[in-house]
Amino acid sequence: MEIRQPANSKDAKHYTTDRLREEFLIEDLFIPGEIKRVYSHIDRIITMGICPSDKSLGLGENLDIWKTLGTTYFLERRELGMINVGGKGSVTVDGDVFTLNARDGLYVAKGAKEVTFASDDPSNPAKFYTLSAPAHTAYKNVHIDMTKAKQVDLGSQESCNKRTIFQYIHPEVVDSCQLMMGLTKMADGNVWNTMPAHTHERRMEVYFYFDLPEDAAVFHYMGEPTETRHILTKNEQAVISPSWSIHSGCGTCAYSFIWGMVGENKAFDDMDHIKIVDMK
Ligand SMILES: O=C[C@H](O)[C@@H](O)CC(=O)C(=O)O
Ligand SMILES: [Zn+2]
Repeated sequence: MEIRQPANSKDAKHYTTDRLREEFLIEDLFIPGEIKRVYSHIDRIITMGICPSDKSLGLGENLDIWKTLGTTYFLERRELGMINVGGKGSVTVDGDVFTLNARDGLYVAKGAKEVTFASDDPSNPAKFYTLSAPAHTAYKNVHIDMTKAKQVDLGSQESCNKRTIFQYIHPEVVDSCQLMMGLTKMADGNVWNTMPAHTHERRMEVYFYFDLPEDAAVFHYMGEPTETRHILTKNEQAVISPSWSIHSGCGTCAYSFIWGMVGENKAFDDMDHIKIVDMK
């Protein structure tokens, strides 16, 4: 499993394009028949792309759990959240089968011993975009489709940032230890996400961009509010956002993204808002 160390904002000011990408960008998330995992020392979040082909894949597949997590199974001291961005698939948690259509989400509680992932049709495989964080309480496993998510409409056509936030793993929807997760969909012709931007010193966040044509891109903005940098992201790529960093993007067309947060609290609205004109 790939390990990423945290980055100090004072050091990150001096990073080149390559170094910014090496530290914060996650590419090649969905390789058919494989699980891609990136372990970040920022709040110990694990970002995964799980794309089963003709065989099902186990959560701990090809991973020395004892060596990497120091536990006997993956979710012994962790929780899991996912949203399927591919074709129809299923996730089996200790014998319980959850069917995940495109855009369906699933929360898997600490303590689940066997978690396996399958695609209904290997020619249109499921793509489970998955986050895991340390957890200390076992809540319930919950299937969350888009209709169960808490919906928040933000932005306007005039500001090119009209979008809908679907809060899947959120205190008003399901219980979780520290993970919050959801999906934001840009309205047609709208390109700016999370602008005006914010930080939240209490939580880190990971953004995963998808629903982008292959020849399009989202310029993801990061950095301290007065030291912004950009990372060019393509379809199905993610960016790790340390708590000192803004996380915002401008696409060359409309797109969707999945955000996930872990850290000190679970107050979604606990943001440090930044005026656009105060940024540099
Ligand atoms: O802290 C919250 C996260 O950054 C996202 O939920 C913001 C977002 O989806 C958006 O503005 O479009
Ligand atoms: Zn945020």
